[in-house]
Amino acid sequence: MNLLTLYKKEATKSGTPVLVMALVSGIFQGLILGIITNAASEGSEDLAYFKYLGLFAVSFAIAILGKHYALTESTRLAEIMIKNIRMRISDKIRNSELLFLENIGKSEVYTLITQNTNLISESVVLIINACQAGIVLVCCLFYIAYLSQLSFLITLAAIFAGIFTFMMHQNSIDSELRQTTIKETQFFDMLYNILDGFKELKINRNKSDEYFSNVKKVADETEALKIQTGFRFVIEIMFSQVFFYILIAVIVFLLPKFNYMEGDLVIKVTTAVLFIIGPANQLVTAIPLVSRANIAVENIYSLENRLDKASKPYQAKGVVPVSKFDSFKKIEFKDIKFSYLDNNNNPLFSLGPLNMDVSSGEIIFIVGGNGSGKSSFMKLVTGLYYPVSGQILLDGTPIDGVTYPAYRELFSVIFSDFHLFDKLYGFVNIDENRVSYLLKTMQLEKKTELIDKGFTNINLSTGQRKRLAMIVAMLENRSICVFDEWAADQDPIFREFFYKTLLQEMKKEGKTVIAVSHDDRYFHMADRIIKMEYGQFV
Ligand SMILES: Nc1ncnc2c1ncn2[C@@H]1O[C@H](COP(=O)(O)OP(=O)(O)OP(=O)(O)O)[C@@H](O)[C@H]1O
Repeated sequence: MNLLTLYKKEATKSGTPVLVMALVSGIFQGLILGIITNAASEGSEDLAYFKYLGLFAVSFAIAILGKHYALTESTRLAEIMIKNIRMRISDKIRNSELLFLENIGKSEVYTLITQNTNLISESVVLIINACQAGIVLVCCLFYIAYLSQLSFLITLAAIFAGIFTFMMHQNSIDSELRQTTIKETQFFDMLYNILDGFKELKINRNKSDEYFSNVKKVADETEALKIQTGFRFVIEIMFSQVFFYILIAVIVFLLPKFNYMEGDLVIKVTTAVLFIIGPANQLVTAIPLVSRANIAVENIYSLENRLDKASKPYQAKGVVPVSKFDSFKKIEFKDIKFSYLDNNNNPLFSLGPLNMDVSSGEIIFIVGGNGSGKSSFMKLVTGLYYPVSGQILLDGTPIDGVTYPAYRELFSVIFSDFHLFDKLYGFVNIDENRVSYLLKTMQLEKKTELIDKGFTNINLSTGQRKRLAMIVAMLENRSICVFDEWAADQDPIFREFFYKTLLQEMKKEGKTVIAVSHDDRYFHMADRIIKMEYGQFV
């Protein structure tokens, strides 16, 4: 996986014009060398003076315009490719699987996408610039060959020696860059935890200091790795400089000494060698960028590959239209089994075999101790996790890879780690009177209001946020409502309101409610209570 693969996969339009213009610009920049060396030796005569001035002006204009085109177009091409990758991966993330995302970690995904795509976008222009420099270098080599074959061979030998030393280092550089990326991702992950765990760290100095010393350790390791790879690149840059100065010394001091070259020719060849130092440096400094960009491409495609693999077994070929499961009479969970696995595929926690029927309009409470598997079961019920064996039947229709997306649309959910979006995304017609009524019922009318589908304020207390999430769930008006310990953060009045009023109203409207609850005071409000222990119904 490298930049070329990226170009082949992502480019929406051909990069040939960019390369052609870089080539033309490079050739004309090379021609400038011939023009100035000849002008310097013959240019005092009037005719020659104007001839070379004219040639110089034309070549310069073509070189500059060509370069401008190549750089602006490559910027455009690169940014289009980056946007496409970002959008595609974001799309794959939203279509991937919950279990995969829970295991991979949010910050890792986030860092991989932002850091690596930024790196590619920053590198592309510099790499195109270096390609143009490479063409200048080749043109200058031809010019040197035209002046003196011996100097050409010596220059070529010096360039090959440079390329050879670079190749010798390349494998270790690549592996060091990979390690650096892993360490850096770990470092960003730790920074993310500082933000996420700010309160816990702020209140406990010892915890904060020990965590920070761990951050420092990872930062030190990252620094050491980055310095190590940085040094390798510095050595390459230094080598290229040394090669060129030795080359000049050979041309200026050694060749005339043994009468291989003399006078005017020495000046012309030396000028040519001096002229290629700039482009050669641009080439050498682009090498680290190419290596880093190649690793970035590798990281992005590897993440994409993992996303594809994670969702492949469940991908629907022809998704059943959502409306197909608008309502139901009975859902059967038959011998459902599920396990969380460790890296060696050994089960960490297993659920099942679980058997349960849910009839339309029922209120079911799932109860049980911490870690008994209630939330995991709710994720299975809602189709966010897939059973490893067993079946879910909806009015006799087995739910499988094709029908899962439509099945999920039956549910409105509020999990304990729910996310509150600032807007009512996905709603077509919003009954504003109903929203006002619900905001009043949930005592939120003074805290927030709905304007243009968006809530004016979502900085609310935990209980208030859950009440706002409840409003969204009610507006969604789905057949089944799944609540995971919704009442846990509510005051006694709202808790009672939830069990005695809200759930009963939902039942009256024909909705089915499956709720995880620890409130044994209200267990009698359920039609059925299912208790879980160690991943089993008891
Ligand atoms: N993503 C995961 N990977 C591995 N194990 C997990 C994962 N999520 C949960 N578990 C494990 O599965 C078990 C059941 O967790 P679950 O959250 O379903 O319990 P729960 O009954 O909802 O608990 P609580 O009442 O505390 O919310 C726990 O032992 C937990 O450690």
